[in-house]
Amino acid sequence: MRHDALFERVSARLKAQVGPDVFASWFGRLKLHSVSKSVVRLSVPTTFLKSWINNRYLDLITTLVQQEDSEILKVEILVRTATRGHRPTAPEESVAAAAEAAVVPPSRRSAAPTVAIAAAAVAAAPARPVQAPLFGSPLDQRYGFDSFVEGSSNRVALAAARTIAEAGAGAVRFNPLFIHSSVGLGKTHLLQAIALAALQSARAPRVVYLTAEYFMWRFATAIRDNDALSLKESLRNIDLLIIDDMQFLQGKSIQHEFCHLLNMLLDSAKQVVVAADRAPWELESLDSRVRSRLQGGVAIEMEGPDYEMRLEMLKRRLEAARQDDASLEIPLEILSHVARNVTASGRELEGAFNQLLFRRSFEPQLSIERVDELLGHLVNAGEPRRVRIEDIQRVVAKHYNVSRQELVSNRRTRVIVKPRQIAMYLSKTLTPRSFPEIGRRFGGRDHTTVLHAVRKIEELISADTKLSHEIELLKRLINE
Ligand SMILES: Nc1ncnc2c1ncn2[C@@H]1O[C@H](COP(=O)(O)OP(=O)(O)OP(=O)(O)O)[C@@H](O)[C@H]1O
Repeated sequence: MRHDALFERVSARLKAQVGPDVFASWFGRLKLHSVSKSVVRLSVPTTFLKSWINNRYLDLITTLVQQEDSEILKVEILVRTATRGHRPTAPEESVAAAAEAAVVPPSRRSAAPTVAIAAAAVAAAPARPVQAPLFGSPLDQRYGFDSFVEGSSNRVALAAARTIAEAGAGAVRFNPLFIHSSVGLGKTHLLQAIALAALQSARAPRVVYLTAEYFMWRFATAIRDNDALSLKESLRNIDLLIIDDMQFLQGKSIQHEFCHLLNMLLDSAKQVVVAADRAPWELESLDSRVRSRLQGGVAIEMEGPDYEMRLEMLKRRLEAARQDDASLEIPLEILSHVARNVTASGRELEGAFNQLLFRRSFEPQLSIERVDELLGHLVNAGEPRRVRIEDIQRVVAKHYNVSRQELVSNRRTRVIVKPRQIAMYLSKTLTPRSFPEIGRRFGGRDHTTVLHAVRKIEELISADTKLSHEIELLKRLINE
């Protein structure tokens, strides 16, 4: 009885230290097993939980126990089974039970247990025991580097991602690394690949992968529960912070906390990787300090996959699906037809593949016509696509061989000024954006500058057929 009370007090103090969320994830199933002489034995349902607690929290638990009872010299964690009270070790224990035990914080688009990250990471790397991240959004074990298709549109981003995943702590090269692209082009996949690979590395760095939404939710909860200090404490010692969907970070106090965390990590040479649907200098809703810190590293844009990449993505998906059903066949002709026609993003392609897979089970002989019927909504025909200012800047910059950053910079040399004015003109004619809004997207310029650019290009077009053709070509490229 005396020991039960001791265990309860230790549990309460542990919860106060690590926060209710982490506590529920890792210690919800921790039980007192026995106390003999000077050893306290605690039990958990899985080997995974045992090694996680041993690696991360044993010192803390021992200290808490000793503060309650100074005669205790040692704390041991055992694995219990349903039939027996415990067993010393079971190396191949499933982590599923740990996942069941977790609380359910919000993830990027759905709720999922914190510990699922660890489960995913372990499943992804059966060969090497994996350190789990401290907390965060779930990782998808399929989003490794192996399944990420490389091509000219993402080569630089992939190389940077690999370097970071492989580099040891302290070997920080691009900090922060900021990856941006339109929706569905593989940012999340790449970020999770970094997290998974880093977790599998022998260095076992402390990794946190979060969406901005999760970060906001976690901090809001911690503030509500008077627990912000322990949350900050748990983030203090991480080696690699990965934040997805940065464009969703909102709220003054949350951004203040984020800025603080960012400064702390960057100043202590800890790697930070961020992804968003636009470049850091275009994240208008962000606090200027956060934006400026994010701009201090390396920003890499990923573009849409070309035909070869799309075909390769479909082939790899088929290969993965065949692991569950070896009899599965989709003719190359169908795959290449889909790759040629579903061009918007990796996400549409994934949707198209899932449709094919689903249909194939009751229509084994799918014809090209039938595929068109099924995937009509995903094929980029007919409806004009909504054009974004970033797309215009990207296409114009590429066409005139300048960088997007130069387009929005203060540089006033002729080689930059003309493409900039053309990009502003196209932004006004191809999007519903106002003059002030366009000015903001071009490095915070005044609306009169945009107005001047639009008038100037209109004048030039009416007098210069070559320029007029060039602009038509740019419009086609932008709408492609
Ligand atoms: N280069 C790639 N190789 C393999 N799969 C890819 C690639 N690019 C995208 N995908 C796949 O496309 C889908 C969408 O990708 P992902 O979610 O990573 O996009 P995203 O850029 O993060 O989108 P969002 O901006 O909406 O968050 C995923 O299934 C992903 O695996």
